Amino acid sequence: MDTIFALATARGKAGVAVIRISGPQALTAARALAGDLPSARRAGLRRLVDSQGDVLDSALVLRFEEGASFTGEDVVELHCHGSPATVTALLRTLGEMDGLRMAEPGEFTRRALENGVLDLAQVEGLGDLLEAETEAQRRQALRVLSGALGEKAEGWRSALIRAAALLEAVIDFADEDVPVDVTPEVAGLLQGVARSLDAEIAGVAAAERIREGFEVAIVGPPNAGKSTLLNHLARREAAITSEHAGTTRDVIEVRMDLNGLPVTILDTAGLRDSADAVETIGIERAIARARSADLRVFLLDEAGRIEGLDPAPEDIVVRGKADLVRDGQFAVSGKTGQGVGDLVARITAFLETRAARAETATRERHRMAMLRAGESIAEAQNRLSLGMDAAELAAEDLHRAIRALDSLVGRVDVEQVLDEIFARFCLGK
Ligand SMILES: Nc1nc2c(ncn2[C@@H]2O[C@H](COP(=O)(O)OP(=O)(O)OP(=O)(O)O)[C@@H](O)[C@H]2O)c(=O)[nH]1
Ligand SMILES: [K+]
Ligand SMILES: [Mg+2]
Repeated sequence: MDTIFALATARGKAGVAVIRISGPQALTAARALAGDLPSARRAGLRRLVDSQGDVLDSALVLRFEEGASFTGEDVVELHCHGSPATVTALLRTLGEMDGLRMAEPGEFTRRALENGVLDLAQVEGLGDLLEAETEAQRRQALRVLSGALGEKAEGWRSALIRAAALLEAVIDFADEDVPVDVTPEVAGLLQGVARSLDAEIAGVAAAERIREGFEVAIVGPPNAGKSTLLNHLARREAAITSEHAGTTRDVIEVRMDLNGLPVTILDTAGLRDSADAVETIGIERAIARARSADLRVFLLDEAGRIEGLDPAPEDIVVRGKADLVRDGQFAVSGKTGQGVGDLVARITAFLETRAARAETATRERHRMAMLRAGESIAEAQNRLSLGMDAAELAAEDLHRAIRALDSLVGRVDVEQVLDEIFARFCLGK
């Protein structure tokens, strides 16, 4: 096993940079640089020198023992001065040592997985945490990183193993009287797991939105003030506005953080029957993107008509140019800001309700594994509804369900997903 090293903090100038070394030669390499090492998990200030004895930096050295480190291997961290030249000199010196090489992107985490420090779902959670930009993303990723999905999977697993064992006991007693009727207990176990899986499966869509961001589309007739409203929300001139109807053609996206939820607001072309070919393409794009958005804000003009798209029950329909409205109806103005706070509060409340549906599972891979498990459980339930003659086949169904759940945490099928997961990790993670 190679000993690997990399800069663990971001590139560039900083007060402190952390270089991480992991593997069987980590302690030897660190001793070559720093002399005697502090005891495990104690920071020690050391002068770091190269092979000629020239001083490279004065740094805090921190050592983690095999079995009690991020990778599970011997790990040393060098907390050095964060200048690019210091980091380069240290990385060069490490690279010249025997048995050491620069880590590949995600390689520290991959070792943590291989050594059983993290399960596959936790690795995904770590990847999400490192990319988290909003509070909801941070909380969700931390939950997965802490092993919450693995714990759930373990609960389902033991219930299914118990149910399969009960069925297998029936098989063993095939020609004799079975001492107790296991049917009610098996049925209860399967129903419990199936219900819990259903809730998790239903929550994945919301969890994916938290990971990747919700979409809210502003739609309405030309000149309703959509782009002006977007610019007000963005606090910058993200979209061109003008008195000409049909100004916006491309969908314009502005990323926002609404009370911790990541949201992309879409400004779209005004909806109308247009003779202009380019504007018509814009209108088609507007309708397609608005349809697939999580929520639409219909911004109306004084005519109050909507063409080409019907609001869904959850959508917000509001009059624009509030400063020109006299009758006290709910209206917003991107020009004066009137009603915008109220609108944002409505959008946020809706998205929070959506986000609350998220459970522990966060991605399509999880959903597929749970669906496969759910299908196998349903098959077992069907067979057992006809009696205990099919106990053997039902037990096989349950073992298939267990294997599907095992793929959640990476007990099986790891190789297929690893490359996809680690492609997102950058150097030093
Ligand atoms: N009085 C008033 N005028 C507004 C308001 N919002 C926008 N306008 C004006 O209305 C005109 C159209 O505004 P836009 O924001 O370009 O409207 P739009 O809905 O994006 O228009 P299209 O992109 O063409 O569909 C511009 O002249 C704006 O200055 C508002 O709240 N009050
Ligand atoms: K316009
Ligand atoms: Mg516009």
